[in-house]
Amino acid sequence: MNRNHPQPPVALTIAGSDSGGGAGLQADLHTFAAHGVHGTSVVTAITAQNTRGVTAARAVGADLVRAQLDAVLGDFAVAAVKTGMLGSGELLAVVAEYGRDDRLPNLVVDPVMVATTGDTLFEGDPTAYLRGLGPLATVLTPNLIEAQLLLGRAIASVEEMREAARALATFGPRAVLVKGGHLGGPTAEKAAIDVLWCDGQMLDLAAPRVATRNDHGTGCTLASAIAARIALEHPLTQAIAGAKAYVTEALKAGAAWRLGTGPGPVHHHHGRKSTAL
Ligand SMILES: Nc1ncnc2c1ncn2[C@@H]1O[C@H](COP(=O)(O)OP(=O)(O)OP(=O)(O)O)[C@@H](O)[C@H]1O
Ligand SMILES: Cc1ncc(COP(=O)(O)O)c(N)n1
Repeated sequence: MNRNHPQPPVALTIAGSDSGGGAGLQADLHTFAAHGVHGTSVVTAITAQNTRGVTAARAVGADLVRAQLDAVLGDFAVAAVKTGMLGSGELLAVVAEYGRDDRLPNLVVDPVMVATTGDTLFEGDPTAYLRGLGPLATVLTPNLIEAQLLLGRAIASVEEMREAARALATFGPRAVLVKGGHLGGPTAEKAAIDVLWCDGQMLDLAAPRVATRNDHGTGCTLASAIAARIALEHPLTQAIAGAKAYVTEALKAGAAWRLGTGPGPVHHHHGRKSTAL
C-alpha cells in the first residue's frame, strides 16, 4: 500500500441525477470525494434540472436499479449508504428489500419528496418512507416540509421539531435529524438550527445562518457528508455534527458564486487550497 495514498473507504448513494450538478447524486459524489471517500452510485431517476427548477424527470426501471445495486454491492465493501430521491413507492420497496436483506450498512435516509423549488420528487405515500425505511435507517434526515408530510402535522418551532424527531424515532431509526433550514421566525433568522435525537438523547445543532442564495443541494450534501463520516468510522453523533459544520463551510465558501441564475450549488471542495473545483 502506498502510504501517501491510503485506500479510501467506499460509500454508496442511491439517488436521482440533477443535470445542474448542485443536488442529487452529483452533490453526493462531490461530498464523498471531498471527504476522501470512494463514491459509488445507483441512479434512481434522471431529472432535467438547473438552478431554477426541474423541467422533466423520469424514473429508472426497478430492474435496472436492482442491477446497479447488485453490481455495486457484489463487488465493493460498502461501508455506508445514503438514499436521496427514490421517486416512487416501487423503488422505495426495492431499496427496503435490500435493506431487510442486510445489504445496506449504515443507512442514511434523506426522505427527498419536494425540491426547494417546489417540484415534486416523490410520487407515493409519504408514510411508506417511515414504514419501509424507518426500521432500517441508522439516520433519518427530513427537512421541515418532509417531517410534516411524514407525520401529517404542522411543525413551526424548534420545540415542535424536537417533538417531531422523537415521534419519527419511534419508527425505528437510531438517529433522527430534523433540519431547520426552512424554519422562519426571529431565532431562525440568525441561526440554522437542526434538532438531533440520537440514542435516546436530544441535541440542538445550531450554526450561524449564512447569507447566501446558493443553498441548492444542502440537504443532499448534509446526508452524504454524514454517510462519508460514518464510512470514515466517526462515532455517530460526531459524524452528524461534523457533517453540519461541513455544510456551513460549504455554504460560506460558495456564497459569492453565480453558477446559474437561480439558487446555485455550495462549494463542496472548500477544504482544498485552490479556489477552483
Ligand atoms: N443559510 C444557511 N446557513 C447555514 N446553514 C443552512 C442554511 N440553509 C440551510 N442550512 C443548513 O443546511 C442543512 C440542510 O437544511 P435544509 O433544511 O435546507 O434541508 P433541505 O431542505 O433538505 O435542503 P435543500 O435546501 O437542499 O432541499 C441543515 O443543516 C440546515 O440547517
Ligand atoms: C435529483 C435531486 N435530488 C434531490 C433534490 C433535492 O435538493 P433541493 O431541495 O436542494 O432541490 C433535487 N433537487 N434533485
